[in-house]
Amino acid sequence: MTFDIKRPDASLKEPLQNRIDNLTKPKGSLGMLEELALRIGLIQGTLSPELRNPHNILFAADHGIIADGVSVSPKEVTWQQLGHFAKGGAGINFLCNQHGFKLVLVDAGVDYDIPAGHGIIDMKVRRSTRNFHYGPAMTADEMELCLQRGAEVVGDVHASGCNVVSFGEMGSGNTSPSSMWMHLFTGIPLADCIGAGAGLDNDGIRHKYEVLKESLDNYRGDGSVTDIMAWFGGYELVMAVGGMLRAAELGMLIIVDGFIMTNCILAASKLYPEVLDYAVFGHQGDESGHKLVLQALGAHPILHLSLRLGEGSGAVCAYPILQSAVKMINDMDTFADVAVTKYF
Ligand SMILES: Cc1cc2ncn([C@H]3O[C@H](COP(=O)(O)O)[C@@H](O)[C@H]3O)c2cc1C
Ligand SMILES: O=C(O)c1cccnc1
Repeated sequence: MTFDIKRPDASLKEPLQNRIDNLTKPKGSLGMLEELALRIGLIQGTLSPELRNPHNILFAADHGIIADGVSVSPKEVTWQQLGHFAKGGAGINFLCNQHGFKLVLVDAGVDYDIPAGHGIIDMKVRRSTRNFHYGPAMTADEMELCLQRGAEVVGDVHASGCNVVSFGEMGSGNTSPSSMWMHLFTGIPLADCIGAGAGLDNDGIRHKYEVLKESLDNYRGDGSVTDIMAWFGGYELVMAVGGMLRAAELGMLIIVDGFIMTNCILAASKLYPEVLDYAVFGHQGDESGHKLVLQALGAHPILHLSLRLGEGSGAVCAYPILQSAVKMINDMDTFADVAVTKYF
């Protein structure tokens, strides 16, 4: 699947910056709100940006690598939590409710027959990926299907009037494929890409490193971006990549969540670097490696809240800051409006 992602129209940069500089404040004094307003204005191609109908799209799937003891989270937690999200009592639910996000739940490849009737979109590619310790996690066809399905969900959400989207995930073991992508796409040493995930202790992290190092040694692919994505990836991760690329193609604002989603936009940017023009980074979390991957992307996360949950939580938490950025540019007076002396 190919995506036609246009770079935002750079000719608007100067008028947007002028507008921001002419608001009644010392130049630059609203700091990151100014950077965000500029970014959102450029994405939307307007001096009066607006955020409409925000959605958090959460993809869930299982991972063959879980069999090798890389997570404290039992595999069944994936489907149990997906059901829990549908009922409304999980971490991402209260945040979506608080900030007016619609939560879209997608079964990308959970190893369980999710009963119909709970509002969970059935896009199951297969019941869990294969174990990448010994071979590719998914086929090239499965990866393509994931890109298409991720794009399809975003297309539907966009058609409902949404112009700002975040992505979340649920998948016991999914910090492992994320770490593999991070290492292979940034060149950062593998050990620095691996962390506690859902709560491994130091021995657990050492074991996770051994398993992932051996998996790397066993890698027999061609080293291309798509091959690395398929060999190590998860169905929910590749769907998120497809969703991000489609969101950029549609000119939507993407709010990036934690370690896992940061590695998804990293992978997306290896295919289409322009995707980064449409992204803001919600937070820097506590999963070891998150800070480094953000640095590798040149990203400036909005919040630092020591989160390490995923599900889209850090992206949704950052939403009020984005709202403030948009309010700033729309609602503040300029020096000329109120005859305050412009002193610079
Ligand atoms: C109850 C529970 C809820 C979660 N929500 C997100 N995760 C997070 O933890 C998992 C990744 O960590 P690892 O790679 O170590 O398994 C993913 O499911 C991620 O979404 C959770 C984990 C648990 C246990
Ligand atoms: O930051 C994340 O995305 C994350 C970290 C730990 C566990 N699950 C998700």
